[in-house]
Amino acid sequence: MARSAIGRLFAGLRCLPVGNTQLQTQCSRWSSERTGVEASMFSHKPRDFSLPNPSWGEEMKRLYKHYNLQSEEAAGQGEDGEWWTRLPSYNRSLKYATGGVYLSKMIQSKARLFTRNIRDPGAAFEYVLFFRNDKQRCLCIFQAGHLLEGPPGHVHGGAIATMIDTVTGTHASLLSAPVMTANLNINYRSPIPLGSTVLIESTLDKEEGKKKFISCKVSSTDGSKLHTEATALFVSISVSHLLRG
Ligand SMILES: CCCCCCCCCCCCCCCC(=O)SCCNC(=O)CCNC(=O)[C@H](O)C(C)(C)COP(=O)(O)OP(=O)(O)OC[C@H]1O[C@@H](n2cnc3c(N)ncnc32)[C@H](O)[C@@H]1OP(=O)(O)O
Repeated sequence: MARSAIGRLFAGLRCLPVGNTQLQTQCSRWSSERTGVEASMFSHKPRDFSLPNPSWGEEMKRLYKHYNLQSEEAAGQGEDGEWWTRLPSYNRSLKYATGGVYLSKMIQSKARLFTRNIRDPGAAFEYVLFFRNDKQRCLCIFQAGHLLEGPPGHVHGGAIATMIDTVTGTHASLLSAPVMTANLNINYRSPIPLGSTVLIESTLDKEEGKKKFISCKVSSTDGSKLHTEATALFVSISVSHLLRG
């Protein structure tokens, strides 16, 4: 029973990397907004948290439209240049990515992705992630809600770290899932006002065997202010690493 579940898990995870065109194909399927086709790999219709909701401010909506348009145009024209593809985002990523495989040791039934577990839209982490077709960069538009306060009127450093880990971790997962964060170094340069929208950009610096070195910066949407800089190391793991507990 356990072996069969693990086999299905591996099969599911093989859909995640973009070492070939598979993920891009999946992402095209996932982008139900673009195609009108629901994700064929999911047994249910999970909520995609990366789609616009009424809590999004003007800047969040403007940037979303900007990058999503590039994604649509590239898909429509089949061009060879640079483009961005939106990543869907679910609150139970591993379960949905494996087509509903339930491994009780890894996925408790009440477990939810940390950044996607608050029901009130706009209260905490509102974000949408895009990856560039060459997989060298990811870009996240992040609107920080009122529950993320640290210093008065500004975003908590732990919430910023969470978003950096999320963006760089997703980036590393695109290159070869599954991965875990081994190291995260952060320099906080200027505070982020609560409620504001910022850009989080990650860049693949180098790959060495199981290791992926990724750098990241958080800046104002007009690029005039650098809020945070970080470097991260991700190590590829086997699924048995997670089962060891
Ligand atoms: C499952 C996927 C689903 C995908 C769905 C995607 C959608 C959803 C996206 C959400 C995205 C959120 C992303 C959150 C990601 C986390 O937050 S993960 C949680 C926090 N991280 C942890 O708990 C990790 C705890 N640590 C560990 O488990 C183990 O130490 C590690 C990191 C896996 C490494 O262990 P290991 O595999 O035995 O590797 P090991 O042989 O010790 O070292 C391998 C290499 O890495 C180096 N290394 C290891 N650790 C370090 C370190 N700290 N510093 C420097 N070098 C190091 C070693 O020196 C070695 O180098 P080489 O000798 O090969 O040159």
